Amino acid sequence: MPLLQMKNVNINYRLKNRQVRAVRDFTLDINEGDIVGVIGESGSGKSTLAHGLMRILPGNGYLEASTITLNGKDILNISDSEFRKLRWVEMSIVFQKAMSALSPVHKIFGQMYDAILAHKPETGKEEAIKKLEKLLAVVNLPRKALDMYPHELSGGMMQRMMISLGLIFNPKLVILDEVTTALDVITQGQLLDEIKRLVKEFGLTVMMITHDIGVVNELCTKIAILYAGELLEYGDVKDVIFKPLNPYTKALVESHPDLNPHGGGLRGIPGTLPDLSNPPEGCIFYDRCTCRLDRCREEKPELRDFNNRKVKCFKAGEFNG
Ligand SMILES: Nc1ncnc2c1ncn2[C@@H]1O[C@H](COP(=O)(O)OP(=O)(O)OP(=O)(O)O)[C@@H](O)[C@H]1O
Repeated sequence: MPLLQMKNVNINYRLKNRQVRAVRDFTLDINEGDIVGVIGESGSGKSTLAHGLMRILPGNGYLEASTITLNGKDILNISDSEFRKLRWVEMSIVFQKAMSALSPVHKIFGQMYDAILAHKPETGKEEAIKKLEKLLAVVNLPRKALDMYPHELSGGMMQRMMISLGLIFNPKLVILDEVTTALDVITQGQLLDEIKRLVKEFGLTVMMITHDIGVVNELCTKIAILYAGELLEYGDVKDVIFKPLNPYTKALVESHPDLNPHGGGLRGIPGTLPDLSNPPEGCIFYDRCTCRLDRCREEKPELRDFNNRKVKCFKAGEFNG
């Protein structure tokens, strides 16, 4: 049984006279122990998906789906108060911007303890300190960091602190939303190593939201390619990156200077994302695809099983991936 099962997830934002259909018909199983990189360019719906799963969408956002289960438990049809009980305890999320949420005039531990109490009011101070100390050791932070003020920690240290906080109740699933984005490459590399250690030591399953395919290649076991709100390809990370079946995946890999098999510098993908308030009838990547067929304009390819992975493209396996 998958740890997280998502079937036909749709997430929309209501605007004055239109709706943004930010995630459409997203279906994916995440198995225990997987580190899944969810990747796509800006506006592809990565954060919307993560926030929808955690029920923290802004007021104009709403999610519909046929199934969402966590460890076999229906988490789609439960009440908000039931959901709050499992947030942080069974699944948690760590944001890139969480660090700026801390008050500059209070020491870190007090603020973390308040956050812990908001989720589990019965947590004793000693228990919180003990758990945090253990987590801090894994992410290479000294115990004294808890007694510091936020400005005394570097960006990388702060991000590690936030990851520790997200793991305090031993959730099975943790969503990391762009946690490495604001960091320099050295700090990013260290943080990725520490995440790998946490995964092993705590038996975590991770969903890593990022726009950096290099980070996914470094850290993840699986990769989900999101484009304009649709899942275009999913599978083992090396298979997908080094033998892409979908033309968008191929273009995305080639846009990364270190992964591009043809070498050379950065390559962009000409064109822009389609208007998500009026998505096209056929293939979502039609406008920008260099391998498109006439039928792709009006016919939408299904997500299908292909060589141990999932792909949405009529020409999967036919073009030179
Ligand atoms: N509150 C909102 N109201 C209306 N539209 C929104 C809202 N939040 C996001 N969107 C739209 O939803 C789509 C998906 O956005 P989202 O932020 O999920 O993408 P993303 O892949 O996470 O991008 P980024 O990498 O820039 O964070 C975009 O078209 C965006 O403009």
